[in-house]
Amino acid sequence: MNAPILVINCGSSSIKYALIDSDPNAPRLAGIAERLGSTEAHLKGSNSCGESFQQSLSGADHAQALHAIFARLEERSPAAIGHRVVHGGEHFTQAALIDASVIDAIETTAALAPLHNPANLAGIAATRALFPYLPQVAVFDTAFHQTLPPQAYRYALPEALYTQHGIRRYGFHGTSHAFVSQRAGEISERGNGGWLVAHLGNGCSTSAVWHNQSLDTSMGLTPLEGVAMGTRSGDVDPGLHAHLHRQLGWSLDDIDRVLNKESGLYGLSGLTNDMREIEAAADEGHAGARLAFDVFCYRVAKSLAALSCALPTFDGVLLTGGIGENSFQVRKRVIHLLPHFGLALDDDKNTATRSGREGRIDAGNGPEVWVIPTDEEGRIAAETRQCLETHA
Ligand SMILES: Nc1ncnc2c1ncn2[C@@H]1O[C@H](COP(=O)(O)OP(=O)(O)O)[C@@H](O)[C@H]1O
Ligand SMILES: CC(=O)OP(=O)(O)O
Ligand SMILES: [Mg+2]
Repeated sequence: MNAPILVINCGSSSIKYALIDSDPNAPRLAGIAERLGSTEAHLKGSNSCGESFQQSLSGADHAQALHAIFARLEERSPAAIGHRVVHGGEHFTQAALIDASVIDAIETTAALAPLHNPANLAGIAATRALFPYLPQVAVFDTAFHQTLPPQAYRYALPEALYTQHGIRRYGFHGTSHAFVSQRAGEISERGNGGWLVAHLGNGCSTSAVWHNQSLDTSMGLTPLEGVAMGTRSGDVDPGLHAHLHRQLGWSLDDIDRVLNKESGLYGLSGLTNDMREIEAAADEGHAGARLAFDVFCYRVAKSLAALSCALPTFDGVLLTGGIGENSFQVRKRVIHLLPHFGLALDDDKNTATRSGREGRIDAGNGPEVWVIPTDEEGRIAAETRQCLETHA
């Protein structure tokens, strides 16, 4: 199958897309429709000559945005559409060809990811209505982490909450953790050993991957658990919710909003969720930005140290996502906080590695440290192809 795959990552107010050839190194048509449903809705991306474009989609909904995206595919018909679906629960250990029963299963799981799955389902419904002749595949963030053992995925809660209500740790960003750790197996002499992975983007998570199997990860039932993120708190005392409700009279919606959208780098700094701006403000002496940087790095290092318990052998650390790929300052601080693991950076290599460059940045006499640009879209396209071949 040589025709390209259209990858769709549908959020509540945005749709990211990429048209990906069977040759993974061929240029991609890619972009994002943002602020859907508002007068500022627009589509921006790049064409096959690498030129960027921006077009207003004022007032457009998801279906109208998908039409505009299709019009930007330069008449190259995709063989199929691969959808990112954030939560697959325990039902999906790999990508699934979408039919009514798969949609039912994703709907059942939506209660566990109320911020993500409904948007993913809306994207699937819109593309199925618009392009009923195209096969569609769901690729789940949770699938790669289905190899976690019970000691890592169970919460210390009454059993019935797990058996009757599916309350357990699932983990997310699986396509990224899978891509990066598989790539490490190809480029490191240590092969598919034991890697601690930090995916640091807007959402951030860590994982322990051994021989291409995820053994533990920082996110849990929802993508709120774990390290601090752009606007998400990550771990807080589980008693916090009751305290905020009883003492401040906050509703569940208030608590959910604050922990998901007003915390993390943004909440600590009072400025921004963008690490570039945090670093610039911290350099100028802004106390909140300095604190946000310190908390962010400390929590990532602490999470990696904790996850090392899951690895039978330890070969090194892999950093990815917008922050992991670009911020030499975050990498320097995180690795500096892990001296007991024998980790040390080569400062020159660390400073020089950014803007999508892959490279090894450790000092060379201990466990390895790699920066590996993630490719969630490429991995979704590859899994979509694989799924179609299985069903052919
Ligand atoms: N040069 C840079 N230095 C520091 N942080 C950066 C740099 N470039 C991007 N980032 C950060 O990467 C984060 C976004 O990561 P990304 O992986 O693109 O997010 P998403 O999860 O939306 O895909 C933002 O916090 C942004 O500030
Ligand atoms: C699951 C999750 O956190 O996704 P994102 O990083 O895209 O917000
Ligand atoms: Mg990303």
